[in-house]
Amino acid sequence: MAIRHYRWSRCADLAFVVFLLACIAAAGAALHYHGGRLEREAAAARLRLLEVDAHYTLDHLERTLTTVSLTLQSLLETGYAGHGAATWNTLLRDALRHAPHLRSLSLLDDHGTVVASSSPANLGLQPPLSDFLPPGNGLGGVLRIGRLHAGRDLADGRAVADAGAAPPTLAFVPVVRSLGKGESGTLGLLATLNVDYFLNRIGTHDLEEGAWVDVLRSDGALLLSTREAALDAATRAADEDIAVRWRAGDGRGSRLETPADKTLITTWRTARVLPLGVLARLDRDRALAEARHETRRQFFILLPLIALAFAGVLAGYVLLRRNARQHIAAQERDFDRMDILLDALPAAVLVFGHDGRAVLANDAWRQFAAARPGLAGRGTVHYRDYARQFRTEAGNDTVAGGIRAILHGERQAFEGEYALHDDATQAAVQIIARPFAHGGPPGAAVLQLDISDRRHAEERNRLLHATLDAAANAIVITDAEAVIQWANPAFTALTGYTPEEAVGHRPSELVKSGKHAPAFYAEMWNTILRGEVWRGEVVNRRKDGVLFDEALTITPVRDRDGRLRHFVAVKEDITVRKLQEHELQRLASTDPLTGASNRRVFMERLSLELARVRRYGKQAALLMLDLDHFKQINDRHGHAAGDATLRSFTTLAQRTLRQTDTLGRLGGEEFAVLLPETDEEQAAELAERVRGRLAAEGIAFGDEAIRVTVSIGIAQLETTDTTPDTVLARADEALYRAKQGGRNRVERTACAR
Ligand SMILES: Nc1nc2c(ncn2[C@@H]2O[C@H](COP(=O)(O)OP(=O)(O)OP(=O)(O)O)[C@@H](O)[C@H]2O)c(=O)[nH]1
Repeated sequence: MAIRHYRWSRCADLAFVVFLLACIAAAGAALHYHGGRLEREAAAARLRLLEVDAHYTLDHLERTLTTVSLTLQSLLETGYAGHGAATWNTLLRDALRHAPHLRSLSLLDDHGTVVASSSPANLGLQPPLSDFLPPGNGLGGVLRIGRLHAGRDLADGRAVADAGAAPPTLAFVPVVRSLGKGESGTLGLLATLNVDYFLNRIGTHDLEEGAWVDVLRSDGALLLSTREAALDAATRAADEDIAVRWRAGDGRGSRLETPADKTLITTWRTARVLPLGVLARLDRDRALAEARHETRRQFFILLPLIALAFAGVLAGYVLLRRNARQHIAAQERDFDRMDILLDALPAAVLVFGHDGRAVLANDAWRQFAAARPGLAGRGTVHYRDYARQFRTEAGNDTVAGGIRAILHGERQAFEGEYALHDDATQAAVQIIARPFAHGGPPGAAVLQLDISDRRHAEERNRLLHATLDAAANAIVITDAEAVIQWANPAFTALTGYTPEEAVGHRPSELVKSGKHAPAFYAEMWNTILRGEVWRGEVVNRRKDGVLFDEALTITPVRDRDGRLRHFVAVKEDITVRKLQEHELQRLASTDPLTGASNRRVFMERLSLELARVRRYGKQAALLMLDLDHFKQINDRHGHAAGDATLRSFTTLAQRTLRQTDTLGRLGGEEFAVLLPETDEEQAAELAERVRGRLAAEGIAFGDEAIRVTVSIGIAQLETTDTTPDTVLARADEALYRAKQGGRNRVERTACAR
């Protein structure tokens, strides 16, 4: 079965893995960003503190050196003129007592030789002043700063040439100030700055952990440093670079330095007046150690939580996937069962997925598709290809439109009957489409039934219907209980009842005339219940009460099991024909002038009655009647009066006789009466009554009253009579005697007397 199940695809798994990895990456990026932010914030904070360190150190240095400068200037200005070397020594010692930041104070003569000093060991020394900064020999009274020296004082000190070397444990920096009175005769004061004092002062302000401060002259020479170790070459190069920037006027700044394998946060600022600057550094890794520790701590707290969340998501996905797999397996089992079921169906079944492509089809559909060039050989059939196979009659929905409406959820059902395009067999199909949802998005299930046979049957039925409707004979179909189920228009024309009025009723309730004995109907029923056709003539009554004759044929109809299910009655209106027959019969059997039976009929009845008498021994009598002197009536009153007399006599006789008696005109003015079930006495009485009434009443002809009498002869029908003529002969003989006896008489046969 060509089928495309909705399954939990590998794409879903891949998408989930990608999603999970993306979530992990996002979580990692968030943690990384968070850690970076902590580091950046920590670095910024540490930089600010480092800047404060640099600022404090420089500020302290500037103040101290300004104080030193003022102290030296004050000593020079007050002690120059009047004091000798001894006084200067005392003066300088006193001054040193109040200056813990100084190691010694020495007075220099204009050759640069120490002539007085707070420290006797310095006397006579000639410290080199050429590399002091600012350069020159003290013109202008500016404090000039020498290099860092290792040692306690001038006597044992030696200059530290390498700015990056490890600072000596005991060190001083010489500074000098002159009075600014020219090169010759100029005095100067040289003070040695106590490096330890400065380091201690800087140290009292807590330096950042991992930070150190270098104080450099503007030429890059080291003045003091809080570090203990020598700088590496890269850091030294960085220092020189900063010194260059100082000299170029870049007085303050901060930057990250990456000498060797570490990163340093460096900030610097230069003094406003003095030729020196402070350079504070911090090992970034050490500075950020705490922040990194905090980041790690948070990471190790968050990591299990994130891992737990991902584990939960993964478990949920696996559960979902397992349920989906079970669902798909159940679906596939359903589909398998459906396959067997659908393949057994004679109707074509096709299921379109939500995308309009076929996902399921049965054998009947494949057979149908194999015979269609527009469908055969296609991998997956689209509903539009399928719909193109059918012709749409005007006013009908197209197959494509119906299926599309189902797929779009606009309709819940679609049905229609369609002819196939280019089909020589004129085949017709019924297409029924319903929404189909089986685990995936809704599709459309299409059932295609071949209704060609039904169409042909309907066509035949229509033709039969039209034939029955057009039939001249009334046709009625009843059920086995004779209840009318259908009647054609001719039935209405015949009975006056419309089909609507007739259906649900029995014919006996509508048209029964009461003219037939129950036995008649019983015989009819017996015949048709035996399954035989009944034919006969029936007198029925129309809706308006008028009787009519019909020739009726009732045909029983059996079902496939042989059970009587229906009766079909065909009725022909024979009223006119029956009237014509009656008239012909009447004309053939009666005398045209009087209406009495003619001689032939009378003789037949006489013959029949004689047979009854002979067979059953019953009694019957015959009267022979002849009007007296009838010729005279003709002669006197005319032939018309004679005819009127004959008619009036007939009427009088029939009025007088019984219903069962038969009056016949045998010829001329001669009549005969057959009296069944009558003995001679009764016959004589009747004859006498006729004779007496005629004699008494006479015949009225116009205004005239014609007197006329009748002579009557009576004969009894005997079992010994072999022919009617023998009876007639006896009656005639009695009549003759009545004539002979004077007319207007009744005579019996001779043997009876
Ligand atoms: N008007 C008329 N006359 C008829 C008809 N048939 C026979 N006749 C006449 O009836 C008359 C019969 O006369 P008759 O046989 O001589 O007998 P009658 O005159 O009745 O005399 P009796 O029988 O002897 O009493 C004849 O003149 C017939 O022409 C008929 O149909 N109409």
